[in-house]
Amino acid sequence: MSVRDELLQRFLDAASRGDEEALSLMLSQSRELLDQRGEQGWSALMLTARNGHYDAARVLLSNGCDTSVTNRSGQTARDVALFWGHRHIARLLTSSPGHHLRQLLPSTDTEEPDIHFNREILDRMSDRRSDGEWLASRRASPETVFLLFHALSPLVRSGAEREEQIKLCKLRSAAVQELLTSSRTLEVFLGVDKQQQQQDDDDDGMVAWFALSTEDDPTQLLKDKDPSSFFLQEAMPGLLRLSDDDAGVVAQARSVLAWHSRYRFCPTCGGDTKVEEAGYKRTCLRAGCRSLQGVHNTCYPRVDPVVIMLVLHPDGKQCMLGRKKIFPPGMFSCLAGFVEPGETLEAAVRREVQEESGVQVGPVQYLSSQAWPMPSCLMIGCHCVAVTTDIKVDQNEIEEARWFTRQQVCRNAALHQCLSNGCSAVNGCRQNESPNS
Ligand SMILES: NC(=O)C1=CN([C@@H]2O[C@H](COP(=O)(O)OP(=O)(O)OC[C@H]3O[C@@H](n4cnc5c(N)ncnc54)[C@H](O)[C@@H]3O)[C@@H](O)[C@H]2O)C=CC1
Ligand SMILES: [Mg+2]
Ligand SMILES: [Mg+2]
Ligand SMILES: [Mg+2]
Ligand SMILES: [Zn+2]
Repeated sequence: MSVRDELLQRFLDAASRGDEEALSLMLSQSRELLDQRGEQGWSALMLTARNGHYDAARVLLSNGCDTSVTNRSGQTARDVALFWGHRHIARLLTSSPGHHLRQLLPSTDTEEPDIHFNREILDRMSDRRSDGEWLASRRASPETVFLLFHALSPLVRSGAEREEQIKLCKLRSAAVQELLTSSRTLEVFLGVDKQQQQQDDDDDGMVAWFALSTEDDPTQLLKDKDPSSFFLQEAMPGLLRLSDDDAGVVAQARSVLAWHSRYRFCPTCGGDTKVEEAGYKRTCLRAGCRSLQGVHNTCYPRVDPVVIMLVLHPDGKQCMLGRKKIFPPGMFSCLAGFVEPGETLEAAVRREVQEESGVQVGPVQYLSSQAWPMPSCLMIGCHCVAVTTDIKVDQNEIEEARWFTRQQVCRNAALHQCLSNGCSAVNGCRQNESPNS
């Protein structure tokens, strides 16, 4: 027997006996012993698992040994532990394969980021939604703010400071009298101004905000109200040109109005419905409808959860971005997809990444969320780490997906900033550069 073989035999014997000290000492002198295999392809880790030596298994794991290798019977160390009834060792080995990948995930103790559509300047005061008297007094108050929508587009005017920025038109009670009494207007109570609320806790001093959606032809309306105002044409990228304060209010209003426009009839029986709770409920008018017995989510505004994820390469230096066919030329983004019924966020992340790019994902970590009112999604932002790296796009939804280095993404972060600030040169920017350029 050669000196090397003899050393390996002593190492494997120490593992079989569970001699942690001997294992540590031998590894400090000769690290390459760690994953070497002896008879029948058994590694030191498999021998600790066979004989139930928990602490010795931990010594090997803390030295970074490979848990995925198999012996000649195709068993991993975890399989061996389970076979011999050492469930605590099997558990130890279950938690460790992804450990080094989990370390690639960024730390989670960061502050909540200030994301477009997320700012809440209003207190929604849901308890007031069924207080008809109070709502009527707010409707009549000269301080109250009314936002006007037509076909889900808000009435806006160009911003004073920056040409590319647009502002919501905040109308007063006198300007909307006719609309308020029209059967072609839908009203949603959005809440009261939080800042004002802090200064003055008297109920009558509260500045309430309402969204009014009109089916009337906007040309006439605009001429009457404010000739410089206009209904925003396209939600994307139009809504990105709003300030953060305005965008947060629009996220709420547009999502609720979009729900009304798509759920006019009772989803349970197809009957007519009436609007209640200041625009936050639709109740079926058909006596005996099942939706009238108990509480049903079909009566309330719906939100669709969507996972949006940055897939990190196991090398920790690259991430994956993809292009949908419908994206403007040169634009890449994180992969995203609807959460399906009966699915966790983690499972949705793994399934969508696999479907769209063919890449398998290991650890998943939630980062932050964003309201996405086109029409009413909740974007759930995650980081995750890939365990395979070959990309094979689905071709239906995704046209191309690639791994990008940190530098490639950073170079384009300025462009992204430009897009989220509603840069007027957005089209030019997006066309001129891609993360790969
Ligand atoms: N990078 C991205 O893809 C971004 C996506 N979003 C939003 O996320 C949403 C979902 O992302 P996708 O990649 O399109 O999802 P996805 O990857 O799940 O594919 C969308 C397809 O799934 C089907 N589908 C399943 N459930 C659906 C539901 N509840 N509503 C509509 N379609 C459903 C439809 O066939 C649809 O064409 C988009 O509609 C978009 O508004 C927002 C920002 C970025
Ligand atoms: Mg998708
Ligand atoms: Mg999907
Ligand atoms: Mg998909
Ligand atoms: Zn019904």
